Amino acid sequence: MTATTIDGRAVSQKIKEQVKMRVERLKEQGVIPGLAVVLVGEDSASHTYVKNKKKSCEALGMRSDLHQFPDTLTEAELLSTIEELNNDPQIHGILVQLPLPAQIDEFKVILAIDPAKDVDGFHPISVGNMMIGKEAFLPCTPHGIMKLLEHYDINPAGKHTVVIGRSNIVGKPVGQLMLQKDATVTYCHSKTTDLASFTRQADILVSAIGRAKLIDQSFIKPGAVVIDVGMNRDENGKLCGDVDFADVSQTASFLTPVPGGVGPMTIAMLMENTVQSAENGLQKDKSAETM
Ligand SMILES: Nc1nc(=O)c2c([nH]1)NC[C@@H]1CN(c3ccc(C(=O)N[C@@H](CCC(=O)O)C(=O)O)cc3)C=[N+]21
Repeated sequence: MTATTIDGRAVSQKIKEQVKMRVERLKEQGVIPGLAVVLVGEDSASHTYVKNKKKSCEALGMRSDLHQFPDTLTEAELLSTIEELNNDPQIHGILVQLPLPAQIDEFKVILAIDPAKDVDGFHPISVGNMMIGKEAFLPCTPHGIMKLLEHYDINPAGKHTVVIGRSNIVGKPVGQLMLQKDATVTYCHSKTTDLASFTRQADILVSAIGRAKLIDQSFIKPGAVVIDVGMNRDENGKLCGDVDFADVSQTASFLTPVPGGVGPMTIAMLMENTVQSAENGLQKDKSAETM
C-alpha cells in the first residue's frame, strides 16, 4: 500500500481563495483587514515564517505590518507595543511570534492581547471558549489539521486519534478539536513509556515532537492517517518532519509531507482568522449604529 500524500499547499490555496473573496467584500465596505506581526530577536526560522505570512497577506489584499525588535527588548516595551496595537482600529489581528527571549514572560504577553484580535487563539479566553465548544479563534495549526482531514473526507468520529506532544499551541488543542469531532483521543509525550505501543493503535496519528524522522513504520498501524507537525532539520540541514516519509508511506493510508503539509495550512488559517476578526469588527460597528 502506498499512502496518498495530503497536499497542504493545494488545500491552503483553496482556503486562501475564499479568504480573498471575503477581503474583497470587506474592501467594498471600506475595511482592509490588517495583521500586525511582532518579531523579537534574530531567530532565522522565525524570520522565514514571518516572511511567508507577509507574502500571503499581500497576495490576499490584506495589510500586514511587521514590528521588529532586537532581542534586548524589555517586557514593558513589548507590552506597550501590544497596547498600541489593541487600540489601533486598522489592526484586526495581532501575532507575537513565539518563542520570546528569556527576559520576557510569554504568558503576560499573551494575556495582554485583546481577545478580539487574538488570531493565534492563544489567549486563555480563546482557549477556554474553544475547550467548551463556543465561538473562538482556533489556533492555526490545529485548525489547519482539521481542515486537511475534512478536505480528504477523513471523519475522526469513532476513530482513535493519538497525539504525540502536549504543547499549548499544537498538541493539547488538536486533541480537543478531535474530541469535538467525536474521536477517542490519547495524548502521548516525552514521559510516555513505550510510545510505539500507543501509536500502533492510532487510526489517526498526529506527531508534534520535534525529532527528525523518529516515526517509522514500526509506529504505524496499517492504513492509519498520519499528520506530521514536525519542523526539523535532517543531517544535511534539510527541512523534515517527525515522520520518515518514505518508510511510513508504505504503511499509512494518508500522510502529510514536510514541507507542503501542515505548514501552509497554518498560514491559511491565520489569514482566515484575521479576515474573520475584521468581519466581526464591522458587524459590531453596524449593530452600534442601529442602537
Ligand atoms: N505566535 C506564533 N504563532 C505561530 O503560528 C507560530 C509561532 N508563533 N512561532 C513559530 C511557529 C511555526 N509556524 C509555522 C508556520 C508556517 C510554516 C510553513 O509555512 N512551513 C512551510 C515551509 C517553510 C520553509 O520552507 O521553511 C511548509 O511546511 O511547507 C512553518 C511554521 C508558526 N508558528
